[in-house]
Amino acid sequence: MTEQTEKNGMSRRRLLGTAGAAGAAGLVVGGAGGAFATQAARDRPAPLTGVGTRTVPFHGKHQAGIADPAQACGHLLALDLAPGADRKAAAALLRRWSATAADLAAGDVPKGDDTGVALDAGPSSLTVTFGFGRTFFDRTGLADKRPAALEPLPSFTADALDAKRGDGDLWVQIGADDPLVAFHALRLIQKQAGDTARTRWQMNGFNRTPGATGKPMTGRNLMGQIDGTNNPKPSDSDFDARIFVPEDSGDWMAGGSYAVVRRIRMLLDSWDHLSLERQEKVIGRRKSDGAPLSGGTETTPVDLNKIGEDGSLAIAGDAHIRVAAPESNRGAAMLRRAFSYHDGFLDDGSPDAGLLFVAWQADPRRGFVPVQRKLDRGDGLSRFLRHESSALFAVPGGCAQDEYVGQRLLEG
Ligand SMILES: C=CC1=C(C)c2cc3[nH]c(cc4nc(cc5[nH]c(cc1n2)c(C)c5CCC(=O)O)C(CCC(=O)O)=C4C)c(C)c3C=C
Ligand SMILES: [Fe+2]
Repeated sequence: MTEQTEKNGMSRRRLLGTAGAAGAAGLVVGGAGGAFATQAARDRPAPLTGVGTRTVPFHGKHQAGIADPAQACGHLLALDLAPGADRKAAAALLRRWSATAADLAAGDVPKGDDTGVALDAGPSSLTVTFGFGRTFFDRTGLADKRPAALEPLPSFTADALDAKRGDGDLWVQIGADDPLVAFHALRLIQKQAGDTARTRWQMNGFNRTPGATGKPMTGRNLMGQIDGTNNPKPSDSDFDARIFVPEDSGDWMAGGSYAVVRRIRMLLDSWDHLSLERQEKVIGRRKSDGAPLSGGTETTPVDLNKIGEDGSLAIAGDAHIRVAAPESNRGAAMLRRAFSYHDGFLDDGSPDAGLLFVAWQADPRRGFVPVQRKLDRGDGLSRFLRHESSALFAVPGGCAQDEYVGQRLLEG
């Protein structure tokens, strides 16, 4: 997991943020102006919580926003290259985006940013993650570099996909624990796309705010379930092998990962009509604390063979966690790092709400695809879900300070 740092009280990060903010406001930072800004920062009261001061480094062997905890606010954005935008233009865009993302993640104000949107806030665990869709490679003359793992996802019987909200040449995932910080990053990324790329679709999501619960715990989704318990953990010995393309693979995707993005609407009105007992049977876990129905607490390993007092399987044959488990899918696994969404109401009055499901894996043909195939056939939860959009992106490895994301592809 990427290291998260928190700097308390009058931290360096806050000072950086303040100095940068002054710069953005057109003040002269340096000399007397710089001293003034620093003094003003010192005079400010300490923040109420550390949420705003947390940083996730942009640079590293993997991109940020994959193995890091999902933040409270998320924006997912796909763009298509504008007609005539070539490989050189794409490289310049990735260079601009990487520089901006690095500045924002560090709590600095990017050069030329006069928006003022997040002047008062710290970096708030901001991450910006970049990926390439299938079509990117044809448009930039790089078809021979397109990874086999980027082959189109198969269709599933439960799909009700809206093509306008799927796929895309480029993908950006933004996460932050503050909505204005997340919006600020989104705004700059969109502005910097300039004439090179146009937004194809955008989705906005959220998770629980850090500190909202009495103790740190796995988040809940909009069905009320604790969701994320049995995710691969960075401390697992096979975590890297499952989630990242091997660093010694020798190709431009070394250290990268593949993101499957699905907008999955929850049929909440139908779900809410189920009794608590039925809801728990559909998932295979208790709603209150996430404990598996085979017994124990949230983190107790699931016993798929356990027979209950009534002589039937404690975790039903079509329970979501049975059908999705690696044991039922020849070891296939993925890291689920989702955001909830709520986009108002549909014509029939039902909530347009659900999950922006983002699954990370070293190869979707050994992660999402076999698991979703199995879920499509026999998951009790699927009656309450609609997969409304779908996309797959190749997300390159991270970059060093003097590099930009995707450089090995675009200049290799
Ligand atoms: C193709 C993969 C998956 C899709 C699509 C999916 C959708 C989805 N899941 C929930 C709620 C829960 N899922 C849980 C566990 C779980 N889900 C998947 C895969 C997909 N889910 C896996 C691989 C697992 C882990 C299985 C295991 O090994 O035990 C859980 C239980 C808690 C947990 O472990 O996270 C819940 C709850 C929803 C609501 C949803 C679509 C909207
Ligand atoms: Fe699931």
